[in-house]
Amino acid sequence: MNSLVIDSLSVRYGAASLSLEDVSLTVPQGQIVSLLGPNGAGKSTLMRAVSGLLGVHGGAVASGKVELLGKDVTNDRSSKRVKAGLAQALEGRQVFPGLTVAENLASGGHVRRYRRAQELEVRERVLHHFPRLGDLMARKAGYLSGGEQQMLAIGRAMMSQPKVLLLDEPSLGLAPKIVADVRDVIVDINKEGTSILLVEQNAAMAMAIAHYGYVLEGGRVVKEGKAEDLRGDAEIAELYLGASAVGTAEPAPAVQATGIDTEGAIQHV
Ligand SMILES: Nc1ncnc2c1ncn2[C@@H]1O[C@H](COP(=O)(O)OP(=O)(O)OP(=O)(O)O)[C@@H](O)[C@H]1O
Repeated sequence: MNSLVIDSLSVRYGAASLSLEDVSLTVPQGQIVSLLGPNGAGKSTLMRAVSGLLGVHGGAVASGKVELLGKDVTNDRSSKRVKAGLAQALEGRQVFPGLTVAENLASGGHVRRYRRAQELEVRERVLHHFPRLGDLMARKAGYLSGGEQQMLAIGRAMMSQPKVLLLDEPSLGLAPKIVADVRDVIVDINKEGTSILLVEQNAAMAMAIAHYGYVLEGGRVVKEGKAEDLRGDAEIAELYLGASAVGTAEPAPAVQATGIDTEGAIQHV
């Protein structure tokens, strides 16, 4: 069963030319699928089409469809998609800075209308992935470090117990050590069964933990394949991993637990 299917999707903002053109992408149940591409390729547009937030940005689906957990959600509101099992963790600085860690986490669970005892139980499970946040519950999110804010953004998304998690640039602006921590959390969350669509500028990190990858350019899918094949692809290595990374990127922890180079940001942006 596929968690997410994007079928021949085209998207336009206003009267502009298509920002996504005939894009098809699948996230099989239990897998991490990573989406690479240079600035302006359409990665955020694709995420918005999945989360139901295109309209907020003045965009609309011109043709094609989005299926979440076997149901066509192309015209569903964002809240309905969340109720159906989708959550999105935006880049870490998007947490509510004036709210405490506990309040930020609670906001992620609102859609489920938990009773207090249930909320605490889910929070406990979420905090298991983020022990550091457990020590910072009363702290305002705006005072957290970049890495802690990113962990909070993911933790907040996990509070709705999603079946499908969208991660938008989780490594952005973080030091390599923290990127490695974020990477490990993503792998752990996935191992518990959550399917993940991961947009990353840090292609080495993304391809190391993904099962499958897609490359978007100019609003179109220009390449796709199993992560292990993409890691060995000379063009991808040159454009996205840095030429020196050819043959050196290691298998995904999901496949084989190893360390990885976490510093291979996209080169041709
Ligand atoms: N709200 C908007 N209104 C009009 N055009 C937009 C809007 N958002 C994005 N676009 C256009 O759609 C195209 C794809 O942009 P998008 O932000 O999806 O790319 P991206 O791959 O996420 O880029 P980046 O890595 O820089 O975030 C670009 O040409 C961009 O200018």
